[in-house]
Amino acid sequence: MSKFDEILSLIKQLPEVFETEEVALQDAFNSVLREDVLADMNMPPFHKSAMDGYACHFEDLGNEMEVLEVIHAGMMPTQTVGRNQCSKIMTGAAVPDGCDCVFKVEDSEEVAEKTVRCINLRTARNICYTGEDYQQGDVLIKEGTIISVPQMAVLAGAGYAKVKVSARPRITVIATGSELVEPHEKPEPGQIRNSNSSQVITQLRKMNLEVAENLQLKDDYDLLTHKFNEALENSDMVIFTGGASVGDFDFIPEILKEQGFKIYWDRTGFKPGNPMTFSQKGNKFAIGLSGNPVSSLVQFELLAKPAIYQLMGAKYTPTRIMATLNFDYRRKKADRLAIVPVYFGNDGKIEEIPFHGSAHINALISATALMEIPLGVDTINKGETVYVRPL
Ligand SMILES: Nc1nc2c(c(=O)[nH]1)N[C@H]1C(S)=C(S)[C@@H](COP(=O)(O)OP(=O)(O)OC[C@H]3O[C@@H](n4cnc5c(N)ncnc54)[C@H](O)[C@@H]3O)O[C@H]1N2
Ligand code: MOO
Repeated sequence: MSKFDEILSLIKQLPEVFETEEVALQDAFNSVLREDVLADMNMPPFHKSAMDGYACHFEDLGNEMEVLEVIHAGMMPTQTVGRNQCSKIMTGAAVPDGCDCVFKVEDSEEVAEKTVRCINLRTARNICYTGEDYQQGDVLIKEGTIISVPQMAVLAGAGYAKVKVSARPRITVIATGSELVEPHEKPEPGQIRNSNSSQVITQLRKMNLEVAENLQLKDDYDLLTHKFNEALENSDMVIFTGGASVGDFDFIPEILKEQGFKIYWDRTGFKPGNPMTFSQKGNKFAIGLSGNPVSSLVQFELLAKPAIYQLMGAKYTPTRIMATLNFDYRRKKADRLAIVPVYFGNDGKIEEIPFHGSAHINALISATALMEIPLGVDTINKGETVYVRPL
């Protein structure tokens, strides 16, 4: 099993530690659902007209029909439709008992006052039958689903004005590096602007998570230890960037161990983004991402995101699709799974983006997917297929 697959199975075993809460439906978007959503009635609840037209007996389509009443949406029919009779009906209204066809207004002709006939004998039936979408008692959405746009509609339709979801964990983001300056500052020689915090915070926001505190700290062992412990008092999780590797000032793995955190993994087995630490102490978690901007982005997408979702009780599976290369791919070393930014061309094939590694974040500006080059593979030819993850 590859290192990456090993880590993915570790993630699947993480406990669902974060709490649940009840929120109003309108605040549930992008949250993790923590209950099965059940249908309290059939959908549609009654035989419903799909068109504005006339409800009748299908056998009478060739005949002139007496119009009994006008049925609008929201009312029940008051007349029984007999042979050679019909009722005018609006889209969404209940079809009278016994009627098995609604022909459209456009397919009707008024032959006399309150008398019509159908002029299209090939009409469809135009009825949505009771319970054809779902039936009372059906599980409509499973616990663990991340609530997206269709789920919001189904929750509303099933009467869930309040929804049980995962409470959002409090997360502190700490960018480490004595070379870092804030985005509004002009770097002096040897310095670099901190881009990781903005990136990580935005990845968290995309998951509907908020950041309790956002710190930028120098590579000072005591300072980092002190601030880490302070952050743990108010947070469920601390995400570091930088200091993840083996340099003299890469303190994060050491601090985590020193503070009694259990390290689940400290290497990912993919490129870019090999050094990364995931650790736990009680109900607190700490993630050490690489300092290199593409590395930390890829590590977040491939591992931090599924791990956080797992802790929140989400059933999360990233979308991976097979796509055809429109270029020849080569690499010198095939000792790790490689993650390479690409974009989809108009023909649906993937196109190459000039990319030179873990610091080259602007290469991702035009990327619409991340291509996965498996461990051991150094050549993929134009026309062959690979897995990609749409961004
Ligand atoms: N002897 C070894 N050296 C390195 C190894 C190794 O295995 N042995 N791994 C390399 C790999 S791969 C990576 S990736 C990096 C990871 O290093 P760190 O996570 O310790 O990150 P730093 O050294 O702190 O920084 C790396 C790079 O990224 C810049 N950086 C840091 N933070 C930010 C930020 N917030 N915003 C923008 N850019 C940032 C930093 O200035 C460095 O240029 O280690 C290799 N070395
Ligand atoms: O793992 Mo590092 O991100 O190759 O550059």
